[in-house]
Amino acid sequence: MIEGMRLDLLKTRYNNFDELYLYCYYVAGTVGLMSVPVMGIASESKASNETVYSAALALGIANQLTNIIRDVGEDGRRGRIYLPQDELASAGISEDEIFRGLVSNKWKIFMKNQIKRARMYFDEAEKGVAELEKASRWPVWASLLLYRQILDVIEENDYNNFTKKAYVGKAKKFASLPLAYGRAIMGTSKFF
Ligand SMILES: CC(C)=CCC/C(C)=C/CC/C(C)=C/CC/C(C)=C/COP(=O)(O)OP(=O)(O)O
Repeated sequence: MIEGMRLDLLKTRYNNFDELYLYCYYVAGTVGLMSVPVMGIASESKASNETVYSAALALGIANQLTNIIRDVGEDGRRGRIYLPQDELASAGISEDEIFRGLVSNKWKIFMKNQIKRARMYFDEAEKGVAELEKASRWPVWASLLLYRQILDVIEENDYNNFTKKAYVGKAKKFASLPLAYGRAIMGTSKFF
């Protein structure tokens, strides 16, 4: 984690997703991994340790990717671009467009792909929640569902993450709690 913070002080661009992934691993994946022994694996869980730790790591990555997608405008104003340079180049998006906050069609398509990838990590994380100690499941579900909704809000904002901060309102937040509770007690049944 300290290595990640050190990196963030020096590095303002990421050449590709591998480099970005490593940064996310340092600053957020490690938090997920450290949370597992604190939260505890359920004694009745039949999953391997590897499965649970992979899910926890995935939640850290998903959260950090979501953060990066949400904060593109704010980071740009500080001269920082976390999005992978090679992917920006193949989408034909210049740094200048990012600094100007241009919500073009190519930006929307590019964002759709970034959102899709973040959601894949949330999906991966979901597989591990049921393996945690009972008392840990609800808060993890709640944070997962709330953070994941930021991606929905970016879509609702028509991919303007430059000047509109994707914010999940209080009503939506409260509405997510029973859902999180349901998932925590039922596992990932299709009813919740
Ligand atoms: C799923 C299983 C099996 C376990 C759960 C494991 C957990 C709790 C994972 C979550 C890890 C986590 C909370 C990572 C932090 C990621 C993150 C988005 C940090 C944001 O930090 P800042 O950059 O300070 O946020 P702001 O930009 O909002 O200030």
